[in-house]
Amino acid sequence: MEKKYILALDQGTTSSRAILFDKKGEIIELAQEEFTQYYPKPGWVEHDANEIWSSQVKMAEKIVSSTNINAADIAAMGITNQRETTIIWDRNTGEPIYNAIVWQDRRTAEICDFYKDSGYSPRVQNKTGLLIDAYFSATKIKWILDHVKGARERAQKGELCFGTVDSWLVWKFTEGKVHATDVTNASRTMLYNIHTLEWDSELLDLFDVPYHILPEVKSCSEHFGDTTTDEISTEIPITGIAGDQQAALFGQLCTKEGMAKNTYGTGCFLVMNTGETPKTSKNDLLTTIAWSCNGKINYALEGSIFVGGAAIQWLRDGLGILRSAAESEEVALTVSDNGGVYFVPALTGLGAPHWDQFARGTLIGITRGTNRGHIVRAALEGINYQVNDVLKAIEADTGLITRELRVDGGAVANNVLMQYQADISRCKVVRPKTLETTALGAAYFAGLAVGFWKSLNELHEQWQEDRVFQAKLFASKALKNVGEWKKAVDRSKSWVESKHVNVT
Ligand SMILES: Nc1ncnc2c1ncn2[C@@H]1O[C@H](COP(=O)(O)OP(=O)(O)O)[C@@H](O)[C@H]1O
Ligand SMILES: O=P(O)(O)OC[C@H](O)CO
Repeated sequence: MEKKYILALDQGTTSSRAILFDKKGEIIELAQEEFTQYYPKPGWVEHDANEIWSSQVKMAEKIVSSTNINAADIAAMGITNQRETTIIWDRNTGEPIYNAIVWQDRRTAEICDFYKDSGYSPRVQNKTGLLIDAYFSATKIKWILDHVKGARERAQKGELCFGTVDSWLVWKFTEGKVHATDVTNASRTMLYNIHTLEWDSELLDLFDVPYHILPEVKSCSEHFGDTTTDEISTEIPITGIAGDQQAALFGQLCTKEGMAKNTYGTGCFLVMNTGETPKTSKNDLLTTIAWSCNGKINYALEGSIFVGGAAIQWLRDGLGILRSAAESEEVALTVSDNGGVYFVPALTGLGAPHWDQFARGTLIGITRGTNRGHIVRAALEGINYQVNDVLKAIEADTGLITRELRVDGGAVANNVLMQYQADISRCKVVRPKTLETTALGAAYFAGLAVGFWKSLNELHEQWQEDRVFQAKLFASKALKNVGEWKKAVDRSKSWVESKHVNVT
C-alpha cells in the first residue's frame, strides 16, 4: 500500500521539532520542545547531548504514536540539525564525554587566532571553503580532546566517536550501529575537503584530530539506517540528512543557480545556490556544500550571522523590556524610525562578512529622547543590516543582483522586520506559506530517496508564497542609514582583548 507521510526532525539550537508532512508538502502534525542552554563562562555555549537526544526522540515518538495517524504510513524519516555543534562520545557505552559545544561557543577563538596568525587561512579556505573561526567543529574537537582527561589517548585508541548533531541522532536511533553524517554537515567541520569530498589528512594533522573518530560521509538523500531504538514504536528508515541551512535552501526550492534564502532564527543564515562548481569568496563569505542528491553536488555561498532573533530574545530575557519576541513588532511600531539609535548585536562576536571574534554588542546613538521603541527598533534593524551586509558581499562575489530573497525562520512572522529588509536591501522579500522550510527540506531529501516524491519538478509545484514585501523607504534614506550602521559596526569591533596562545 502506498505510504502517506514523511517524518522530519529539526534539531535546532533552542528546540527539537518533529513534523509530519504529506505528499503535498503540507504539515499534518508538529511537536516541539525547548531544551536547556548552558552558558558556563562568558562566550561559552553548551548543550547536554543526552537532552538533545531525549527531547528529539520524545518529539518523534509523539508524532509516531499520534492517534490521528497510522505509523505504518510513514515512508521515511529525514533529519536536519543545528550545524557545527560538536559531540564526542564513547563508542562502547554511547555516553558523551563532554557537553555538546555549540556553534555559537567562542572558547577556541584564541586557538583560531594562532592558526590565522601562522598563515594557515588560505590553505584552510582552499580546501574547506571556510574561514578559520571558532564557529566550526575542528577547534571544538581539539579543545575537548585536550581538556577532558584521557580523551586524546582514548581517541587515538579508537574508543571515541565525533559527530555533529545529525551523527549523534543517527547513532542513537540505530543503537550505535551507524556512525555517519552527510556532506553538508561534514563541510562545516573545517576538516572536510569540499573538492575531493574526503576528510583531509593535512587538516586532521593541523587540528590534531585522529581520523578514526570521524563518521562516514554520505549524500543527503540515501539510506543511513533504520530506527531500532525502543523509544520509537516502529522501525523507520532514515533516508535524508542535511544541515539546517542547506535543508532550508532545498525546502525553499532554491534549486537554481543564483536563488537565495535567508533564515531568521537564533542566528541568520543567508545562503545562495551557486551551482555545481564551488565559488571562492573574495568577500569573506563561506563556500559550502548545498547538497548532494541523485549523484549531483551543488555548492553555495553562505553568510552566517551569529545573532539574529537571539537579539530579540536578549531584549526579552536579558533586559526584560519585552514580554515576548512577537511583541517586538508592536513596540517597534510605536516609533516612526530608529531615532538615530543603532544596535550591533555582536553578543557572541561578529560572523559574516566581518568575522570579528572579539567584537561585542554595541548600542549607540542614545540621547535623552531615546525610548523603548527606539531600542527595540534598533535591535530589529540590527538584524536587517547584518543580512544586508551579507547580501551585498554575495552580490560582489557573484556579480549577481538579488531581485528576490526567500525568507523563513521564527522571526519572519515580524512584518516590521520583513519590510525593513526590503527597504534597505532593495529587493523583493518573499515569505512562503510553509515556514517550516528547514524540516521540509529534510523531508524532501528523505522522500526523494525512497521514491515518495519522484522528481524536483513535483516538488516545485508545491511552493506557495504568503506575502511579498517591496521597498517603500526612499533609497537615499536607506543609504544614509546603512552608512550610519557601518560606523556603529566599526565601534563594536575588537572590543575584547585577544590573549595570544601557541598550540604547537
Ligand atoms: N515575531 C518575532 N519578531 C522577532 N523575533 C522573533 C519573533 N518570533 C520569534 N523571534 C525570534 O526568532 C528566534 C526563534 O526562531 P526559530 O526559527 O524557532 O529559531 P531556531 O531554529 O534558531 O531555534 C528567537 O530568537 C526569537 O527571539
Ligand atoms: O538552529 P539554528 O536554526 O539557529 O541554526 C544553527 C546553524 O545551523 C548554525 O550554523
